[in-house]
Amino acid sequence: MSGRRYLDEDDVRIRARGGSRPRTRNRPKHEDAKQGFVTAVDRGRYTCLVDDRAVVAMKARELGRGSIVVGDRVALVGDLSGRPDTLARVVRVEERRSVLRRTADDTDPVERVIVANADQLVIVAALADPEPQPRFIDRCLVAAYDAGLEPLLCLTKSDLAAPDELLATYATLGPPYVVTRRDGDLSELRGHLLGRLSVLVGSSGVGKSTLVNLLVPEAERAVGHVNPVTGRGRHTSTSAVALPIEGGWIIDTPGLRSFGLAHIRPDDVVAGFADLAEAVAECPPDCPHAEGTPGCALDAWLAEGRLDPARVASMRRLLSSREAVD
Ligand SMILES: Nc1nc2c(ncn2[C@@H]2O[C@H](COP(=O)(O)OP(=O)(O)OP(=O)(O)O)[C@@H](O)[C@H]2O)c(=O)[nH]1
Ligand SMILES: [Zn+2]
Repeated sequence: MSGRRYLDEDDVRIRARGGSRPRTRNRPKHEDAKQGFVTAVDRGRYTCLVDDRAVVAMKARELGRGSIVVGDRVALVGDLSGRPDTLARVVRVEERRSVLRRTADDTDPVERVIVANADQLVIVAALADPEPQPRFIDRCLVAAYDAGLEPLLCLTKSDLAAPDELLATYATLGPPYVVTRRDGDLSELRGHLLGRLSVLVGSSGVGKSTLVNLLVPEAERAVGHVNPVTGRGRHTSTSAVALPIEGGWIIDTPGLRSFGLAHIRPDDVVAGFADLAEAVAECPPDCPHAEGTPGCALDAWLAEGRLDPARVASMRRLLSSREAVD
């Protein structure tokens, strides 16, 4: 969506210092490098799919501090056999089509890229046990809009409660959704995953691991138990991993409970609302677009009946989720 966000310190190319040789001379060094897709990251070791082999690699020194994350397309050299105890080297990270980032909380200025090249953010929320948290869903929607990912609401545990009330909350926002239960038919969800790179996010206990195990049984993600007191699940799985499905990938991010949204500006949220763009263009610079903000064109357009009040209300709700504390 906002192209400028696609570049940050992680993306800065390492440049040879000093030296009078033209830089292009240095480049063919890794002509023999092979393409790989990063499926897991664990303590400085990157599991990369090269052809059909899982190859474990480390980061080449020349890559410096730039990050490599699940979903990255990389170039590798060294031992690419995939045999046990071999270690290849990642010498290049290809340009990312999208980046999903997070800050630890809303006041943390440090952003971390968590997944690269994703197409879709699957927001998993239980209809009951634990109760759905619209504010959590709102925050995920904001993160998806900001990263340029398509959101998909996945409402689980439909054997425990009906989805109608929750869906009504999102009717005007209109994100695509699926309703699932562990003993139900998952073909609609599978259809949404077809050929795409999807990131799953959901708070603890919503049934994410159960879902992943049904979709990709060989993944054997650990399933926890909901604590009867807190309604929360035990933290049973830890590292992000990409699992192949339906010609695409799902990336399960067990450590990712929510998104800090400190890095997101109001206009990044507004970018998800094409129907409000024309009005917002008349706002003063850096308008926070909250109701009653002096000069905010949304209020003026609403008063003239030129905007859908429900859409403006939804957008403003998302904006305020940016300010709420986790
Ligand atoms: N009634 C009902 N319970 C479910 C359903 N899906 C999962 N559960 C239960 O919900 C609990 C939590 O499921 P998990 O799959 O571990 O949830 P999670 O989101 O992976 O939780 P974390 O591991 O904490 O991230 C388990 O006791 C599951 O058996 C469902 O469709 N209906
Ligand atoms: Zn405004």
